[in-house]
Amino acid sequence: MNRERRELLHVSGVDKVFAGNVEALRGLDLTVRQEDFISLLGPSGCGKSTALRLIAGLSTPTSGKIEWRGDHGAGDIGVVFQEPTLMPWATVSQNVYLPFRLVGKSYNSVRDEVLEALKLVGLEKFQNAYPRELSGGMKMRVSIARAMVTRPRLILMDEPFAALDEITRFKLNNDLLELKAQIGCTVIFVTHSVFESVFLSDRIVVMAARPGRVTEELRVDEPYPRPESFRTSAAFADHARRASEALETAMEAA
Ligand SMILES: Nc1ncnc2c1ncn2[C@@H]1O[C@H](COP(=O)(O)OP(=O)(O)OP(=O)(O)O)[C@@H](O)[C@H]1O
Repeated sequence: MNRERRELLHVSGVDKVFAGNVEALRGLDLTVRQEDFISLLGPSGCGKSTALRLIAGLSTPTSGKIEWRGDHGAGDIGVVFQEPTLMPWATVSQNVYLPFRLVGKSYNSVRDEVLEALKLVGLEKFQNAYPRELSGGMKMRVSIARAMVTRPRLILMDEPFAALDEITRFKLNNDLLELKAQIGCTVIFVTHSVFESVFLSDRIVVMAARPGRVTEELRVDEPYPRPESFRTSAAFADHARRASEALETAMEAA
């Protein structure tokens, strides 16, 4: 089914070398298709965040290419980091409004979009609350609402749930899949967690460090929506075993 989806962007032969000859990435190739959910899974230092920053356009490759198919504009990408990075002095709705403010749109002209995004993450009742009044999971929901308020085609997520407790994390995993289905976006998701990558993704890109590189790509050919019972199924255990083995091999290769 993936093979029939249109290509969104293509990463070919991307190297990123930092000062001191740190090879953060060597020869990254990645084809991203519309509505893919791709996880980048690997040990610390294998270049996952570097890959996201390059795709986000926050950094440029030392060599190689990142090419978008079709028109590509500023609103195409939403980014979610591990920390919710909310403005503490601003209300929830003002935080979600930020991407529009940055391009000069007035709040009144985008109020409906802001409220719709808050509704999608289940926080419409908290639009006037301040970040300090919210739990960690709620702050992350605000961060997700802010990333998707402009309806970007691609959402990049860098370990967004790593700092949350397991129950909240599972809940947000479910909600993220539901949200993705509703808005029909593409997601590239960085994680250290085999279980999270299996539950969420249809493709898992396994990476190794020194130099940062892809060692294997696994498919999780399981239909969406994925019910909570998928977590305890034999199929899940089988995918998790394959991903763990690939991760172990990647760590040995480092
Ligand atoms: N701005 C920078 N300057 C120099 N070296 C950097 C810079 N950013 C990243 N690196 C190095 O590049 C390598 C890859 O880093 P990166 O943060 O992409 O890895 P990661 O897989 O995301 O790690 P983690 O899981 O710990 O976040 C590491 O060795 C890191 O120290």
